Amino acid sequence: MNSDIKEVLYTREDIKNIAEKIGSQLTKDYAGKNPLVICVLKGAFLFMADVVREIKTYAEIDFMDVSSYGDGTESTGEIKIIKDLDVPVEGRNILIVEDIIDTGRTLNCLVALFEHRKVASVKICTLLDKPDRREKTVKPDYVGFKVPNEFVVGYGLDYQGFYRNLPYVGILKPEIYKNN
Ligand SMILES: O=P(O)(O)OC[C@H]1O[C@H](OP(=O)(O)OP(=O)(O)O)[C@H](O)[C@@H]1O
Ligand SMILES: Nc1nc2[nH]cnc2c(=O)[nH]1
Repeated sequence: MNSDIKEVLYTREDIKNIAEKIGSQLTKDYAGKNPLVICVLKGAFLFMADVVREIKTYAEIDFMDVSSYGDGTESTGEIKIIKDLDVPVEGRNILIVEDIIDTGRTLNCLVALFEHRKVASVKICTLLDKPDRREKTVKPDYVGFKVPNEFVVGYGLDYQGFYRNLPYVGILKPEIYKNN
């Protein structure tokens, strides 16, 4: 599996360090606000686990499974809610945790959904941001790393269901997805 990776961008140690840094900022920003921290499945599951353990104030967590329509490497603009939240969000301070923002379509839809549900605030925390690919306006509040315009996998991010269990983020060799 490792031989499918062209270059490792961020090691587990890099990600641990950035999660600590973001977590300590979140601890300050959300003190007394009882945030609902939402993990967007599946890709964000590892980063969410890292970040929430660094939040040293009261916080609740929940999970949403959304999927962008499209083939293995491109989304299309619509999102499908596969699993919605277990609790109502009206009046809550929402922190969305994502693995990556690419075109911005997924988060643009999610933020609009939470605004429609009358939340008190909605902020975005993402491990990776790929700003070169942005098509829809999304303003992430907490960003781990900016990544180049390459297809990355690992640490939750997949290609056709694989590579999520890699303990680092790396660039997938183009020949792996271009042959499919
Ligand atoms: O900014 P965008 O272009 O919308 O792309 C980002 C989205 O794509 C990935 O999710 P995906 O739909 O692949 O689901 P997954 O998390 O289950 O892998 C990723 O987890 C983001 O949610
Ligand atoms: N695995 C993976 N999923 C994505 N979804 C949007 N961009 C990416 C990416 O670079 N890698």
